[in-house]
Amino acid sequence: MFGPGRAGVRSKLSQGVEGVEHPGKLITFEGPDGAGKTTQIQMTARVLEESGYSVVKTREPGGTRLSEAIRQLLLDPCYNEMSAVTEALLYAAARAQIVGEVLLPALRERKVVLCDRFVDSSLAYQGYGRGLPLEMLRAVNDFALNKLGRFCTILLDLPPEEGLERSAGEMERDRLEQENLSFHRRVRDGYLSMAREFPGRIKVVDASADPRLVQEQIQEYVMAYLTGRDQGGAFE
Ligand SMILES: Nc1ncnc2c1ncn2[C@@H]1O[C@H](COP(=O)(O)OP(=O)(O)OP(=O)(O)O)[C@@H](O)[C@H]1O
Ligand SMILES: Cc1cn([C@H]2C[C@H](O)[C@@H](COP(=O)(O)O)O2)c(=O)[nH]c1=O
Repeated sequence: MFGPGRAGVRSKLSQGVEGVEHPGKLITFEGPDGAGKTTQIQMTARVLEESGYSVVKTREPGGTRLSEAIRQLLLDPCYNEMSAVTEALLYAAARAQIVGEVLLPALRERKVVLCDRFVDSSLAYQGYGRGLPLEMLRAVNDFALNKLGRFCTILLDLPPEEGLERSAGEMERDRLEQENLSFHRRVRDGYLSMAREFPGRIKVVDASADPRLVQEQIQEYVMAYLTGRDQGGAFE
């Protein structure tokens, strides 16, 4: 069911996991901190519900009792001793739980699931940001995704300084937001690099525009995916 794989460059560990078909649709929203993911998910959900879709909104890390507890550990600035590998594994653990407890059941029930961040965040932040090997992250996350299958990703692109500025004053910066600007620039560049590599699944939207204009662009991609004009893609 999947498009051409990248067998030549993929880790042996991450090979051989095939996705399963499910009747629902998963749409993930990605981008730098403060890019407008939460705002756009709310707007998208409203439009889809008005059109008769049954929508589930959730977020990563989080979305289940256990994953929200892991989120606390990950984002609390008091854990500044956390190693990059521990961080990557905690994000993957939180993801395994939401996949099993929320995503797969909702997709089997034909729901449209809108997820604030997903596996691309791990590649962008722990891979491009922290410098962990992408192949190891792909292997661990293949395991966490448990044959989830195809999905579509909206990448809200914004210079990190603008995103951090938007969120300034909302709350104390969390452990990841407190990283320096060069970390956040690597994260953004990582996202854009993945979008070039997987244009079938990852759709880039300019997040610097007015929220209504951003939403118009998103709706085009979302409707193309929901009506089958666009197939999305599997995580690879
Ligand atoms: N297109 C936009 N232009 C200007 N401000 C915006 C835009 N979209 C959202 N905002 C504002 O920016 C702030 C961050 O938005 P939002 O919480 O939706 O981003 P986010 O990507 O979910 O952030 P985080 O990654 O920190 O969870 C909010 O104050 C929101 O009102
Ligand atoms: C899923 C995921 C997230 N992160 C980072 C990205 C953000 O800085 C925080 C989550 O906070 P938000 O307010 O919900 O955006 O966690 C990450 O580094 N790796 C991941 O896999």
